[in-house]
Amino acid sequence: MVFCNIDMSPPSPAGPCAVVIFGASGDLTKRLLFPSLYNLARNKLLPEDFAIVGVARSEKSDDAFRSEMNENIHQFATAGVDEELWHWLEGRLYYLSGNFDDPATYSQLQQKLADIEDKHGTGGNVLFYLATAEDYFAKIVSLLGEAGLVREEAGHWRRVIVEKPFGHDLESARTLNREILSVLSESQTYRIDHYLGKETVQNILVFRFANGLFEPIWNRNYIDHVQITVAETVGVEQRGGFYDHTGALRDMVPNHLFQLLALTAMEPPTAFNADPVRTEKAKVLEAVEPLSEQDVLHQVVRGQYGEGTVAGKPVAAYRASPKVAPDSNTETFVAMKLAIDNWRWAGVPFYLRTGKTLPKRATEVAIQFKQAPFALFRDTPVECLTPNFLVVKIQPEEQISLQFSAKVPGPAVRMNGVQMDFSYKDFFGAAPGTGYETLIYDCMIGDAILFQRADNAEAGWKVVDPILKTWASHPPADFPNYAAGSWGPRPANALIERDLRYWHLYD
Ligand SMILES: NC(=O)C1=CN([C@@H]2O[C@H](COP(=O)(O)OP(=O)(O)OC[C@H]3O[C@@H](n4cnc5c(N)ncnc54)[C@H](OP(=O)(O)O)[C@@H]3O)[C@@H](O)[C@H]2O)C=CC1
Ligand SMILES: O=C1O[C@H](COP(=O)(O)O)[C@@H](O)[C@H](O)[C@H]1O
Repeated sequence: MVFCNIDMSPPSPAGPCAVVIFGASGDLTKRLLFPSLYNLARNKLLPEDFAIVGVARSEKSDDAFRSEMNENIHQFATAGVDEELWHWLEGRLYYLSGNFDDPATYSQLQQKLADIEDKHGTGGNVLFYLATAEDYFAKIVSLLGEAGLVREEAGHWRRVIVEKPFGHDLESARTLNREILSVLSESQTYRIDHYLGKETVQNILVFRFANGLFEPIWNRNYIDHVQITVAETVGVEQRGGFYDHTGALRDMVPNHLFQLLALTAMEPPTAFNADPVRTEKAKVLEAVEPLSEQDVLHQVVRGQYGEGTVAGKPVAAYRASPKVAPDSNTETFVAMKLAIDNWRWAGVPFYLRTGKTLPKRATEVAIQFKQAPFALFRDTPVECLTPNFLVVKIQPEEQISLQFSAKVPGPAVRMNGVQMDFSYKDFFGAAPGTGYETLIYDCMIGDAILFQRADNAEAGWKVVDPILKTWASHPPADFPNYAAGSWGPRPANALIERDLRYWHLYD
């Protein structure tokens, strides 16, 4: 038997660069970006010639920013803090106070970056991270352009990571792409979706295309249907101001759920590179059958949680959350049935659902295979065959499970459902992280494979747009329609059960 050598040498540190974070005092920066940058330093993936500039409105000195980030890292680091390492990173932190709308901010930034380049040898390479509300994305890019800060000259690069949400419908996503691409080239633009930073999500590609076992049966001949669930136990918490004009559909579906769908359903790319992968992802989203108004009313279910109990703790209704309208019609749950109209998937339904305050935190892709014929067991005590499921568990468990039937030991022919599990933790050990590490590192080394291209972002909105339009003209009559701690509104079960199928996760 021949095994190929596996290169276990660690990746090299990124080349010299500075990272500028717009929104440096925000929640994302504190909880996720700084811990990620720290983890990159811990894993020796940051260059020695490195610096970070935080930009936000509040006035503070470099020293005040350093001590604020010092407190944050001790609160949010994913695996303890090595003080010496933190000291190394802290000495590379700078702060600029300024308004995102003000051109003066960008001339000051230019000066600051020049000083930093002299001091830290960052080589003129700059990653701008837009950790701000979406309303600022186009404005910041435009002012960066006017200040000449994103001009790439021989020998140095300038790249921009754009956070989510990328628009709030198809039209606004197209406008945002137009505005951004009037300043930046596509290769400078890194539209982030943090689901692509999750190892288990990336592994879908490897699992499908590096194993001769699964790909031959990964189609309508063998697969009965696919379920994609992103269940959260948390409610809207303190994010009512953002969430109440966003809702579960916009917040989760065109981005995170469609990443899972695209990786599960795409054709093999011609190479493991950014463009071939993103081309196949765009193609499969383009192949999702457009929903008519009738389809939306019949195939898409929305819900909003009322009061209830999650994990034994009482939860107030969504409408009672801070900064949420007391008569809000915003959905906190959505389920839908989609079809992909191509050669591989014709006739295979894709059921998707996501919601807040559900009984269990679980993100998974469950693939149900077609039943074996029953004929052989007709004269045995076996009453029916249970379907085979292949379940890719993304979080909190990071596993792949294959569920199949096995004979129960004994003289009679009886069978039971059993499963084979591969667990990331058991096999590779746990690597605590935020999921942003890979994404930031990839941007530093210029690898866009895990980022959305303009057409990927628009393709997601194209599927969702008819739902937004239909819902706008058909306000929900029954909100709140599920209790916090339940699996969503009843019609979400009817959506799949009328096809004589059942949600895989339902207990
Ligand atoms: N928080 C999270 O968990 C996640 C967030 N995101 C996305 O990340 C982005 C940022 O979110 P989040 O960190 O929660 O937002 P916050 O509201 O917590 O932070 C906003 C930041 O922007 C600064 N800011 C706002 N307006 C201006 C202005 N006019 N001029 C200068 N600075 C300004 C604020 O500075 P100051 O405090 O000084 O006013 C603050 O640093 C959003 O696009 C969000 O959708 C994505 C995934 C998860
Ligand atoms: O982008 C978002 O994602 C989170 C869920 O992310 P996860 O990594 O915890 O699965 C969601 O809670 C939030 O509403 C949304 O904006």
